Amino acid sequence: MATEGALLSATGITRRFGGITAVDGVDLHVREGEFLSVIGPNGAGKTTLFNLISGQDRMDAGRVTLEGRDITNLTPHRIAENGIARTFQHGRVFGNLTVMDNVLIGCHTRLRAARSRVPVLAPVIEILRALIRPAPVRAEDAAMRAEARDIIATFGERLTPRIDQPTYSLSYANRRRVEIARALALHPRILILDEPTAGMNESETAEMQQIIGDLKAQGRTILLIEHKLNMVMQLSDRIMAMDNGKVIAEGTPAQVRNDPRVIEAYLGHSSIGGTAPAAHSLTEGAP
Ligand SMILES: Nc1ncnc2c1ncn2[C@@H]1O[C@H](COP(=O)(O)OP(=O)(O)OP(=O)(O)O)[C@@H](O)[C@H]1O
Repeated sequence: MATEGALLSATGITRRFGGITAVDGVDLHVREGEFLSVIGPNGAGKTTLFNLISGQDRMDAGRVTLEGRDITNLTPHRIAENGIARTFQHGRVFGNLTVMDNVLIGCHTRLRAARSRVPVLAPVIEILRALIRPAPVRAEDAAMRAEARDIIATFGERLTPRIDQPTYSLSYANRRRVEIARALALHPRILILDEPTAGMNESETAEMQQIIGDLKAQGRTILLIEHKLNMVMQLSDRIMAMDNGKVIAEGTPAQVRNDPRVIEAYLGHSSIGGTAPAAHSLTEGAP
């Protein structure tokens, strides 16, 4: 894909771990409103690539820009403030905080990012706001809580009845939902989802696919890693397939599904992920 007009551009991304080149000169470009999925067998380098883009890991070579701004190797926090929100393969929430407070963290991060555009005054304003809590601050807090409640309601009755419960008491699937809710509270320019249905059963997966489909329909820009290929084929505008740290194919779902290099990559690995379909089902589930 041409880099022109890309919202996110990553070029020449490389990460080595000792003798392994986990990500080897990968280019990735995402347009505003696009839904791009990254697939590949276990160990292909997908999560490492996302970790490099979102600042969880530092690249050995390469450059990442968001709307033309260089965000290469910034801290995860700074990258989130720049508008990239992500969820993690094994889910990460603040277990001792309630569902509401987890989501409010996303709202606060967004507001802090907006205020820090006045860098000298930002810390002073924060302290004054916390100490005095004038009426506008109280109104802002109320608005934020209302917004968090709306985001939580995206997940139907899964989270709303548990809004004041600590997230450690929730099921695994619900903790994954909270993670997505927190990411949405950032109002991200790009939402990165790393195996959002891992560990979910069939009906939970279908429900999550529906929610992700709704997010796509809202025009959001989404980057997805997912082993459930039927879901990938149905949701994606474009798919990038990786193997051994390299991009081996890229195109529409129909193009990637029939690409012999992709079929070969899946057939050549003894494992393609606990929940992934067999390689032959690459040809199933046409959008
Ligand atoms: N912190 C690390 N230290 C050493 N090697 C690592 C590290 N992280 C990843 N690797 C290696 O890099 C390669 C790519 O791993 P990565 O987790 O990115 O693959 P993946 O495509 O996301 O796989 P999966 O689908 O199983 O999550 C693998 O060989 C992995 O063992």
